[in-house]
Amino acid sequence: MKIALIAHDRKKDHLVQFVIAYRHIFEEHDLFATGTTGQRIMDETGLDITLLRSGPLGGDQQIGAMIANNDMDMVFFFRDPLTAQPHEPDVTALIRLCDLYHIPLATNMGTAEILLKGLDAGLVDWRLIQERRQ
Ligand SMILES: O=C(CO)COP(=O)(O)O
Repeated sequence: MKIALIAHDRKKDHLVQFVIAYRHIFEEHDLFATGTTGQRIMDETGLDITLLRSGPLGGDQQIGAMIANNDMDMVFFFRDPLTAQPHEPDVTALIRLCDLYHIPLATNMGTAEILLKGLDAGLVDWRLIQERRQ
């Protein structure tokens, strides 16, 4: 599965801790991330991650494009609900594309844990099933 990892600045520690805790699951998948988030996760976990542009410089849109191209399976986007983002339209667009294409999206740690454990338990196979039908 292709997984996107994104966190706003005040949520980056949370996402790093989350990936460390569930490294054994993440390492089985293809990981992509916006630039600053991905670099931090790579530095602190040693995981191999494809780095896209930083969020404010187009990284959110790059992940959105992957979703639109049916090239992304799951998104972990730890948003900061208390800080205005200069690229808020990009943030909104990414979330909208997840909804449009039925891409599982976690915007906080609580949902993220359920989503990742669900993935590990084989509960998120609908995209694989869909692929087989095409
Ligand atoms: O801004 C972001 C998501 O909207 C994240 O971008 P960075 O990972 O480059 O900080």
